[in-house]
Amino acid sequence: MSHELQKPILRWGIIGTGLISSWFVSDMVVPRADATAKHIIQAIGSSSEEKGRAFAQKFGGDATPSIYGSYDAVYADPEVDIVYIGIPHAFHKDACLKAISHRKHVLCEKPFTLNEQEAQEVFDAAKKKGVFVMEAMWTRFMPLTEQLLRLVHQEKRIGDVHRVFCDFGMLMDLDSLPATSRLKDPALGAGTLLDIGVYSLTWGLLGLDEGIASAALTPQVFSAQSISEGIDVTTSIVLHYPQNGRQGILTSSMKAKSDPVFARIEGSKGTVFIEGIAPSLPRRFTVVFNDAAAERQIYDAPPKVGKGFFYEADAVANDIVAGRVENATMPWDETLRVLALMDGIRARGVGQASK
Ligand SMILES: NC(=O)C1=CN([C@@H]2O[C@H](COP(=O)(O)OP(=O)(O)OC[C@H]3O[C@@H](n4cnc5c(N)ncnc54)[C@H](OP(=O)(O)O)[C@@H]3O)[C@@H](O)[C@H]2O)C=CC1
Ligand SMILES: O=C1OC[C@@H](O)[C@H](O)[C@H]1O
Repeated sequence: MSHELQKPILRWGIIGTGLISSWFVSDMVVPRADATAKHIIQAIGSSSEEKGRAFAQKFGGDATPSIYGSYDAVYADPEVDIVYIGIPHAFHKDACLKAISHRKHVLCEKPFTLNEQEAQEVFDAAKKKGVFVMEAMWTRFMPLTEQLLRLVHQEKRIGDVHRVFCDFGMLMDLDSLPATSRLKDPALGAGTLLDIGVYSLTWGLLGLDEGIASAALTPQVFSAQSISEGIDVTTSIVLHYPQNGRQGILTSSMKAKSDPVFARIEGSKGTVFIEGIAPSLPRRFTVVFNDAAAERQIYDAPPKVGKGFFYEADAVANDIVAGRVENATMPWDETLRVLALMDGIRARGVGQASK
């Protein structure tokens, strides 16, 4: 990592050339006047060099990355500062461990790993090597999310929070997907909870409790999953905080598409409605007060460029330049907490019917 006019420069090695890597890289290569860091796409690792070259041509803008027909070559490249992992969940742990063993910093897509135990292994390795590691929970880094949480928890604009609802539904025809799809193959970590339910759960946790990681309250969790062909096609979670009576109703499904207004946070004085293309991409929220005379407030905050992946990338660069190994918005303990909750939900599986 180096500096240019006080801005940290981060050289990224990209692992995998699928959908998410295309979104991430497309955002990274757009110039931004107010960027707090400079991001260089230094290397691309793919299952084939040809695929890597086509990817760079299509999404890499003016970047001239080294193209490798393997991931190992990216980990070994001395010009790479940080590895971005954009491959199916089941391979996250190994990719993280390999990158860390080469003393690379790591930004790894969500879900960080398949379970809490795998994540702990990765964080232990990162601690030993003294490298930065973070789960790429980009939604938490969007200005809209930060503004919304400030309004709810600090300013208490809707009074005391009572409930949070969030749904992430993507209508998918499982039969039309090849057996090898990461969205269908249980061996690749398929299922709605790990893929999209993680966002519903995240909105629930953030909306119901100001604290994260070790500062968070521990909720009781009730859940049910509908399993088909070995994966959860629908998951419903109820979080109940016995400490204050708050509840979250958080769902994910591949049987229905969620409404653009995908979440709401209810308080004693009003409700916040959150909307966007999906719970991962919030674009606007509206505060509606119980007092009918009070005018509703609309906050529009689409990202300045692309989809908004640069917010998390800038945060990562600023942590690394400051010598930090974890990020305060998505610290290791928060990743572990979310994974532990999802472990419990998956262990409970179909759930228990009430007597
Ligand atoms: N933050 C967000 O909004 C999003 C995050 N994600 C996360 O990113 C990760 C990847 O998802 P996505 O990009 O949609 O997946 P894709 O299937 O589109 O791409 C995954 C890429 O991983 C590589 N790969 C390595 N092994 C396999 C394998 N056995 N099967 C399939 N691909 C393999 C391939 O790249 P190559 O051939 O080049 O090596 C492939 O193109 C997931 O963990 C997902 O949860 C996904 C979408 C959005
Ligand atoms: O994180 C995600 O959000 C968008 C979806 O397209 C994708 O499947 C999921 O991984």
